[in-house]
Amino acid sequence: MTAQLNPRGDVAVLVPAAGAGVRLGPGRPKALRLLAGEPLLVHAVRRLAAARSVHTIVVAAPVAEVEAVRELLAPVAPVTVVPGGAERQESVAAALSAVPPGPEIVLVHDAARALTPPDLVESVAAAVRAGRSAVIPVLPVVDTIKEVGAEEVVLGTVDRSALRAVQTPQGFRRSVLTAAHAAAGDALTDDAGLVEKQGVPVSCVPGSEYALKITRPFDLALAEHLLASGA
Ligand SMILES: Nc1ccn([C@@H]2O[C@H](COP(=O)(O)OP(=O)(O)OP(=O)(O)O)[C@@H](O)[C@H]2O)c(=O)n1
Ligand SMILES: C[C@](O)(CO)[C@H](O)COP(=O)(O)O
Repeated sequence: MTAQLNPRGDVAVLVPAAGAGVRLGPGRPKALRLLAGEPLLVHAVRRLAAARSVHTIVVAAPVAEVEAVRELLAPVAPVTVVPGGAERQESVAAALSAVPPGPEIVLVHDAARALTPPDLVESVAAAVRAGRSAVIPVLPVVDTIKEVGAEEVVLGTVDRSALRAVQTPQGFRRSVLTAAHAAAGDALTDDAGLVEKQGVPVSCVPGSEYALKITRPFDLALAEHLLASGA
């Protein structure tokens, strides 16, 4: 049976957490690495469970860690845990297939964005509830962007005014995400990209600096600092 949080909520959140974390360096699967003494996944799920619209959370865990992740999350929130896949897209598809009837809004959220505030979850869900088919949180690009060619020689400067850095949670009408995954070809790491391929418009809402993806060692150190300073 699928575990529920708020029975009146209309949102299911899928949490792909089956990645290795190669860019973070050797160690346990990234979602299980510690941030201020607790696994990244625990931080992420705790914040999702604090969002009042969330009805269901489904985590896609590394295959060898499914039972361990169930035990880890049991005291944090009622969560369903399924085995993930070799690619993020497969992990999301596995989690999507475990969502029970009911929630018509589905969010996909990286376990690696461990400090994402519950308010961001609510703002993405609200935009879908208001009628958008697909919604992504974004931040403006702050650095000058160069296009380079062979041997890292600059070809030109890119106009960044229309560029956005994309975060999660990404929100979808359930039927839209289900259709996009059913039609998916080559694996993409971004669910909005699958939806775009179906010709569905994707809308942006303001993201959050706290929703940074812990990808490299510097990100983990930054997250430690943010938590220590009250995030
Ligand atoms: N086969 C995979 C690959 C990734 N993910 C999840 O997708 C999210 C975003 O992926 P990323 O942060 O890029 O994680 P990794 O793929 O683990 O990172 P790396 O490429 O450095 O190994 C993470 O929560 C990760 O656990 C997943 O569930 N299944
Ligand atoms: C959806 C996503 O978080 C967009 O930033 C995605 O998971 C990024 O993964 P990547 O492997 O770092 O491109």
